[in-house]
Amino acid sequence: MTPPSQPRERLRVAIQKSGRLGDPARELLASCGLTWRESRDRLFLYGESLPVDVLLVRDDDIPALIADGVCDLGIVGRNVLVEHGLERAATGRDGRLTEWRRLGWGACRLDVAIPDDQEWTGPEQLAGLRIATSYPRTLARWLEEQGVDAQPVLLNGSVEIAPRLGQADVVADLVSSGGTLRANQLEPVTTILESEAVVAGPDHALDDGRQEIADLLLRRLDGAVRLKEARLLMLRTGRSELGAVLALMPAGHEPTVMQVDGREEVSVQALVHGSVSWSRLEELKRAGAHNLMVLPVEGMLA
Ligand SMILES: Nc1ncnc2c1ncn2[C@@H]1O[C@H](COP(=O)(O)OP(=O)(O)OP(=O)(O)O)[C@@H](O)[C@H]1O
Ligand SMILES: O=P(O)(O)OC[C@H]1O[C@H](OP(=O)(O)OP(=O)(O)O)[C@H](O)[C@@H]1O
Ligand SMILES: [Mg+2]
Repeated sequence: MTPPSQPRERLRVAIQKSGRLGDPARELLASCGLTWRESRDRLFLYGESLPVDVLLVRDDDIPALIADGVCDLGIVGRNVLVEHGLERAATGRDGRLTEWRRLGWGACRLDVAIPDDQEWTGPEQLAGLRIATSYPRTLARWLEEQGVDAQPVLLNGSVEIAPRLGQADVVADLVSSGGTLRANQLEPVTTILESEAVVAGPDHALDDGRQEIADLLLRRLDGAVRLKEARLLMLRTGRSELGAVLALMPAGHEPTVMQVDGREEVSVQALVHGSVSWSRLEELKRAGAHNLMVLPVEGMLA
């Protein structure tokens, strides 16, 4: 691997090796037209179609790899990025990172959870308590904002079990379905951070021509994200109901309305953002639409 101090003309992106964000990150890069050759140890993907290489690492290491200039960008949860930034600032190291893109998947929350047989009255209730967490800096910042003095207890895994083991009184941990908390007789009571997967990068432009490569990759990534969210909604309706139907169309591009040969009927098609709910389809039907169809979009060129 090239030491960070040497000029590099290829972009290097860090993603999670395995775990929740690894596969979607790899798929996203593949959908940007990136093809690669895998190193024997499977820790490095050498980009063939673009000068973009991918490093496969533990997600906790991604922010430091960028901050230290070993990698240029990374795909990581905001929770990891924020914790790293606070840690770095508290220990007086530079290398600030920012979110270059939000990706809209990998959504979870960093929540405070308390034993489910306790009443929640507000953050002041946490004063003097031990709070088990893998995110001590993020928790400490939140406690400070709330004006509450409590004691973070750092655990790198199995945080939810800490109250039962007597290591802590309550927890601050990642939640999505809430199943893990429930299984441990805990209940989420307040949110410290809303997280999702992001493209993280330095808070300045890249050197040695790598910004141009990054711009190209991000343009493709924006297109890939838009495409993934796009749906084609098609329906038919009578001329007299057209106004009511159009008023109910989900957000998206301007619909195309076409006359159906020999009938008092039109065919409407529109590119819409995100999936179309059953209730929206039912509303459209009630307004006079029929033959409703929602299709995924394979490719798009304006
Ligand atoms: N229950 C969840 N639902 C949705 N997203 C989650 C959930 N738990 C974690 N995440 C998000 O996915 C990221 C990776 O989670 P994962 O559990 O794979 O990490 P890890 O065990 O720390 O992996 P690694 O071995 O790379 O250190 C988290 O940092 C968070 O952003
Ligand atoms: O609200 P839920 O849907 O139950 O998800 C929450 C759990 O998911 C994550 O752990 P994960 O399952 O990734 O295991 P880990 O702690 O080994 O990373 C997180 O640390 C919680 O324990
Ligand atoms: Mg990790």
